[in-house]
Amino acid sequence: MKIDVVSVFPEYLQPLDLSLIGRAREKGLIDLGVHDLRRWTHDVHHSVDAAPAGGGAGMVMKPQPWGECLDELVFDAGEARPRLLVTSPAGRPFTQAMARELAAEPWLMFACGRYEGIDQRVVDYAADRMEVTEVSIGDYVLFGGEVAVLAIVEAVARLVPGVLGNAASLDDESHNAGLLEAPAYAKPAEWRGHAIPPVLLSGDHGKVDRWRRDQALLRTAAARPDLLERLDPGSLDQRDRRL
Ligand SMILES: NC(=O)c1ccno1
Repeated sequence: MKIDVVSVFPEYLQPLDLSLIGRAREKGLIDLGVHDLRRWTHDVHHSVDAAPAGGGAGMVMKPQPWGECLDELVFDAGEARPRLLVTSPAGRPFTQAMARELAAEPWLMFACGRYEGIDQRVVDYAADRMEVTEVSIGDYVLFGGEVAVLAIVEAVARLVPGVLGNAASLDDESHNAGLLEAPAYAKPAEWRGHAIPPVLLSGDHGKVDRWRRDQALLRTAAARPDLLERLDPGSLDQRDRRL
């Protein structure tokens, strides 16, 4: 998978050099390019913003640097086109299902907005030439899109085959099957007056699986009843329904 990120603060993306993503890049599973948008400015101040048309507070990212960035990274680079993700509080909510969707894409490009956002014409121009999705990691506003890109890239990259050492660990994760995952424990069996639930030490894998399923349903009902409402009733067995 090829991933490009365009930002006026490329150093924000340095955490992508670490840990599993760093190793995935070394293994060639992910080809990550981080680009400074100011590379496509031509004034002495390398300015990327301008006053909003129609007035109002703040500044807007002007279209010219983005246009020339897309020219160099995409249009002049060949026939292939990335799926462009513009991180914004006005975007489509990012979910695990969307992470799976994006993990199947051969090329993702992320545009990190700053200030009051990117001139809409950049999004419209790009959308005439490639798939563009405005995406949000939550109903709140950040200083810029970089933090959202870090979250999205991590959620997507871990789904790329070979990135996670043990792909089986994806199976019971929260949101993978529409439920939150069961609570996790590790020895010692007793810690500051709190014990590991005895079933987890029983060695009975059938009982352990059942206990975890029950806990996942109870945890989801308590923290995210909205997920239960969206669950496919066919995925619940008789015991699930009795909980
Ligand atoms: N909520 C978000 O994804 C976001 C991106 C930039 N600012 O907020």
